[in-house]
Amino acid sequence: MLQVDSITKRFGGVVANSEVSFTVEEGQIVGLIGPNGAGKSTMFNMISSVFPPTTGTITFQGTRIEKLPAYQVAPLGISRTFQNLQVFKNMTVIENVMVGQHMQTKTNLFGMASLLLGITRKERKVYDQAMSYLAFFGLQDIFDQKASSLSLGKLRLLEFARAFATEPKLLLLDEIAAGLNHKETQEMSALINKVRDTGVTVLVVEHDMDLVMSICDKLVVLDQGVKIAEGTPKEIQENEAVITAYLGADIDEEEVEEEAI
Ligand SMILES: Nc1ncnc2c1ncn2[C@@H]1O[C@H](COP(=O)(O)OP(=O)(O)OP(=O)(O)O)[C@@H](O)[C@H]1O
Repeated sequence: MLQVDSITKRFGGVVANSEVSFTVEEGQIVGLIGPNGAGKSTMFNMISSVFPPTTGTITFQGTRIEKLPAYQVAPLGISRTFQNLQVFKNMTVIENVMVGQHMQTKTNLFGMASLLLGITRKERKVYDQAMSYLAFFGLQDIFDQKASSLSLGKLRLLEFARAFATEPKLLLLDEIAAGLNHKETQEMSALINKVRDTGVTVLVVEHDMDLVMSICDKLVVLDQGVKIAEGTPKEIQENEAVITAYLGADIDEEEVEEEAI
């Protein structure tokens, strides 16, 4: 479904990604992991056309996308969430999801505005569809609450629901579990699996190792812009380079903390 081929991205003298290649097969959940500054967000931004790579190609279902603007990439079926949440705080929960549907339904903005004003037209079905998305994410009971009143956990679910409402083929989740407690993270894992079961392919950037190890079919590990490993969660957990670069760092930190206690 997605082929990232020899991608390099330079910001002046900083090489954020260097000759990175990997693939995402249809129906997979793939995790992009690595320590801080490894180049994960930069890779996500190139796949979702926030900016182009310096060199290399990105192919989505046979179409080269690395030089396309975001407005041309999204309709191909790529949607994403943002770590620093992009929900509209002064809109209600359902309005946020309806904005996500806008591109997919081709309802024009005037029609959407009419709906938001309570005018019943054929756009009613957009509303009903939005409610079904909210139910999928367990947000139906708070459909009319302002996004500004939501907890971080609910905001992350709303961000997820809005991206899902565009009916993507490939969904990029950028640290969707950041700041969530253990129970919320487990619920998020279950939801990501549920989304995949609807036929959506998922690429996640995530720091929560329990989450990625439990849900991902494959992991791609970056360190200082370079791909150092690719494989199943089990293979990655046993990979020496990964243990040194990433998991080892976590273990060391835990040991230091324990010693301090
Ligand atoms: N717009 C930019 N201009 C200059 N340097 C940048 C820019 N964006 C990222 N970088 C640099 O590129 C490198 C990779 O950053 P990136 O944010 O992709 O890493 P990351 O793996 O997502 O890190 P984190 O886990 O902390 O979010 C870092 O050295 C970062 O400082």
